Amino acid sequence: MENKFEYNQEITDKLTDVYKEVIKDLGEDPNREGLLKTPERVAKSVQFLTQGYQQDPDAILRSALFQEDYSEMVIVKDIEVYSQCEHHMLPFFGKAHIAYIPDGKIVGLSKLPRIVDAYARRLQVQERLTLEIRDCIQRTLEPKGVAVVLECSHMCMQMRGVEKQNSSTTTSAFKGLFLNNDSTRKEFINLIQARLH
Ligand SMILES: Nc1nc2c(ncn2[C@@H]2O[C@H](COP(=O)(O)OP(=O)(O)OP(=O)(O)O)[C@@H](O)[C@H]2O)c(=O)[nH]1
Ligand SMILES: [Zn+2]
Repeated sequence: MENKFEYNQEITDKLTDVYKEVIKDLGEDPNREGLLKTPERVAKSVQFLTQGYQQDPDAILRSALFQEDYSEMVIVKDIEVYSQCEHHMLPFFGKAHIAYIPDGKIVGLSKLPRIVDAYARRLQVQERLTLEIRDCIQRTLEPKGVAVVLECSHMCMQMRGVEKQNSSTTTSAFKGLFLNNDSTRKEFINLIQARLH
């Protein structure tokens, strides 16, 4: 699966005009050298950062499902997350930790970070992002349990607003054994906190 992203020329043109106006409204000169290409760059950048709308996370997971008897916990942790809040369209970013307990099916490991990106590259709130990742894994893999934990810093709380530069937000979503079995959930929490190397 390649990472190539194709910009939509019509949307690029439309947004380029919009950002030219934004720059003017901010009191800057869109015709000065350093800013000449900026509206087009921003037009492309926002398309890149919201490309998740064109992706189908269920299909991403379904593209690499394998039958396997392994029935212990699988954890992929410290997955970088870059998203933007739907309220201010400012970045929030941090780490995702994902675990599941297979029930006959495992998934290609790289597909978990891929669905994180597919949901993160939209206008989001951290809570919904967490639930969407969990529910996608539940639907497609039908595992015995799923756990998703996100730890993120929100630029809208750091650069502006309440201006709390060191705050971070943790969200979690559990299903199946992670929800119903305390020791499974504890094992997961211990493993994502552990530094094995
Ligand atoms: N629950 C949740 N809230 C978020 C997220 N990202 C941003 N927010 C919050 O969304 C809220 C929007 O509140 P408003 O009062 O409408 O916006 P605002 O006046 O800009 O608020 P301040 O950020 O407090 O200045 C703020 O409290 C943000 O901190 C998120 O991922 N989840
Ligand atoms: Zn915000």
